[in-house]
Amino acid sequence: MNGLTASRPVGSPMRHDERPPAYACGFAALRQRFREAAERAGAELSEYVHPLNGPDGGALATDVALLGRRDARKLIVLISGTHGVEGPFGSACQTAWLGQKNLRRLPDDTAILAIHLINPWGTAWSRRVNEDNVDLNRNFIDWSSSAPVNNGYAGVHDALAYREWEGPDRIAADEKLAIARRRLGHAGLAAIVEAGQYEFADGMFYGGGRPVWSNRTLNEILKTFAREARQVIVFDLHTGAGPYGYPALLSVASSEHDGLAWGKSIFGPALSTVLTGPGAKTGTGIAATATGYVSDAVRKAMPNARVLPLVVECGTLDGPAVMEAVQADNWLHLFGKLDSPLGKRIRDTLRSAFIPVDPDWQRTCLSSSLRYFDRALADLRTVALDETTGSERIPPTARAVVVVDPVSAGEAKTTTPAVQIDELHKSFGALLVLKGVNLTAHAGEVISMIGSSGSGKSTFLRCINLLEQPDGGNVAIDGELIKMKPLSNGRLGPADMAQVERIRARVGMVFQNFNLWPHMTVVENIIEAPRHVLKEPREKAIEHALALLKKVGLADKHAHYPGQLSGGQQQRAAIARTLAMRPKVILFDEPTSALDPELVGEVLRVIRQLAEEGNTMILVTHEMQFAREVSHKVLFLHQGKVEEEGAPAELFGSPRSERLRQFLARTL
Ligand SMILES: Nc1ncnc2c1ncn2[C@@H]1O[C@H](COP(=O)(O)OP(=O)(O)OP(=O)(O)O)[C@@H](O)[C@H]1O
Repeated sequence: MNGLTASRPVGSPMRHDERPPAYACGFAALRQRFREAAERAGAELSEYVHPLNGPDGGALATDVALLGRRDARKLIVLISGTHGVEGPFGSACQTAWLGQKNLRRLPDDTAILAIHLINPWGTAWSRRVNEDNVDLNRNFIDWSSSAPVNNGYAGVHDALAYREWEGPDRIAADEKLAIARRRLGHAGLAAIVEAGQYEFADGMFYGGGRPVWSNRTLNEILKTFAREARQVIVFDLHTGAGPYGYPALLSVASSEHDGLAWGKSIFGPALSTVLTGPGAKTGTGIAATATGYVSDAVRKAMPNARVLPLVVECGTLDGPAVMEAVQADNWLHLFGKLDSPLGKRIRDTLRSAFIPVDPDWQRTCLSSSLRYFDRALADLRTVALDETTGSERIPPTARAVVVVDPVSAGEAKTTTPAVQIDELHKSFGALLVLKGVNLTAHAGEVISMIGSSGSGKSTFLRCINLLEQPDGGNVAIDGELIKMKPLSNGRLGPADMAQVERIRARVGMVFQNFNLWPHMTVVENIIEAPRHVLKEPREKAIEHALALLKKVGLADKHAHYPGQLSGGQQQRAAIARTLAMRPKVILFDEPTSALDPELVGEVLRVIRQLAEEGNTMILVTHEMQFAREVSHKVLFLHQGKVEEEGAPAELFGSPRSERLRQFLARTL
């Protein structure tokens, strides 16, 4: 998006054994892929032709795909390329999502509107700005009043928009900027520059002097396709700010509105709200001081709807590096030669500052964004509408999908915890693995445990259901304390094996390596424990197993043997097996670490669904992004102790301990 505030430059090395990057490059290829996907999905396609051409002389346009009916009351809008050069990311998201089979069966009241490359000139010319050097995300101000004044920017304009690439003027400009940075800090400087300015047409973050083509076109598109919509979730897809490869979900607004609460109810702590204003601060990597965002525009364009405007922001380089790339590009287009070797280098640098040529980055950003879209769509399905007004009708009973909601989790704290662990100790011989770990999980809470390899996460999980015997401490499940007694070797052991068996039946565990019986079919694997432990009749157990297989997307695999399934399918079958025992709490021990990367998503989707249904879950995982999105609380374990714990936004956003900072720097 803007990328000027500090972020961590964690350069994930390119893995050459990976498949080539998923993102198309070049304006024509982006368009072609998008249009083909939209046609395959059966969408209504329209194009809004831009008056100028691309660098190869080709025509430019914004394409619009509408999946569903024009009069749909519920709408998801995806916007790509607000900052042109970031377009390949948003385009890849739109194209991939339109290709998903679940979108082919949208309810009549729901539609998807994909607005492809709203700043087509910027994408074609690989520029952040549009054809008028305007930052589109500063152009949606109220043009009937005078534009905001940014006095701070005037003081650094000549240092940012230098005239000479090298020589005394350039040295002076760099020196002036360095002084400003020393005085204000990078974040302070960024807050001034990113606020946008309406005075210097050759400057950075220029908001323009009137509504530009892309502004008018976006409004026209919304007028045409969103007129009847009353429940609207908008994703504006960006790159360039925040930690490398971390797709953050933000909602940007100048004041509180009902869409923000809706967003929190859908995404829980995964959503960061950015309230903008002259003195506003944010740790998210995007400007809180600016005005004129797309988020403002979409809310204004749909005054009769409840609108949740969201920004997906995928971090790339650190703030100063992105700023330098944008400055150089500004110079090139004002004073340089586009086709010179220097020009080519500047343009390549800018492109990779916003779209890293790193398959890991591209894949992570794409898959996380698709998960955000899926989640939004799942929530829209549950919104009951008042038929005449289209506003939300709150049903007397709770919604079918109970979304991860820290407030309700907080309310649950007055009841008996589903899991209560106090001062858990565990050694293997002389190796002290757990040194007094505490954890409380209330009903419906999702708690993730993160930490380096060997920090004791799996051991802790295994102690909860007594797959390992703790040496000291208390474990209580649903208020029932597991009775322990001293053993002859001086350690502790369970005092009552019948109690252990009873409690184990209530605590489900999903293992890294699935642990399915290879000689049994999937359905036999699932009914084994309910038949023998819960004494369920075979017919009833099979009926339940088939329903669970349907839930995890394996309805047609019930008669297969584990060896005939992919890793992802085996893990989903293992989850179904765990659910068959109707557990009070589910423990996941690195459920995706044995999977090939392309199979991880299908398993995470199932786990997310379980979280959204209100299951109590404790999750040991190396999927940081997932832990951040799905958890109410995250515990960072270091050398057998909880080093830091808290809400995911706090723990990942502003870690207090140096060890956690270092851990996150290595893993994110
Ligand atoms: N059964 C065992 N016998 C002896 N040592 C063990 C046993 N299980 C685990 N350990 C040791 O205990 C320490 C903690 O292991 P644990 O598997 O709990 O760590 P972890 O944080 O889950 O690591 P990872 O992320 O690599 O799975 C390690 O040093 C491990 O070698």
